[in-house]
Amino acid sequence: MKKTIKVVAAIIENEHKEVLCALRSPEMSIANMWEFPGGKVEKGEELHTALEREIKEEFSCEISASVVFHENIHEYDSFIINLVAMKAKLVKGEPTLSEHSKLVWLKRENLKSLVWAPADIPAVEQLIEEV
Ligand SMILES: Nc1nc2c([nH]c(=O)n2[C@H]2C[C@H](O)[C@@H](COP(=O)(O)OP(=O)(O)OP(=O)(O)O)O2)c(=O)[nH]1
Repeated sequence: MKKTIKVVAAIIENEHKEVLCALRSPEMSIANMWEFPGGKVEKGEELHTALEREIKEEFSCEISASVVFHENIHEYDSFIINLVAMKAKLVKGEPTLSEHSKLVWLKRENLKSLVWAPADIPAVEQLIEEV
């Protein structure tokens, strides 16, 4: 039976109404695809705590997570992901690359120009439709 993992991802918008997108590196799982920064939720961990922790670990900045924006269950070949996308605000520092290949801030209307991790596509579509 496939394992289900719970992943929380941040939709961080800047003052120009651009959203932060991260490119997974060739060494990572779901390689060379774009995602919202985040990571796996640990057992018993609150969603916002997990998200703030992951962003600090991977991008060396501090965010404050707010509401759940979208939740999706997607089946990959080797696992099932329960992806929870939350709105978040940058509160300290600037996102810095470590494991990922690239970071870009994009206007919503340009989000579709990236090759997204398949689990993220419904959240991307909802974000584009959001007024
Ligand atoms: N952080 C994040 N992960 C996502 C998104 N969409 C998506 O399919 N994923 C997948 C990629 C990874 O397999 C998993 C997140 O785990 P992780 O960020 O801790 O990644 P990881 O490379 O450390 O995981 P692993 O290869 O060690 O298993 O969820 C997303 O928008 N954000």
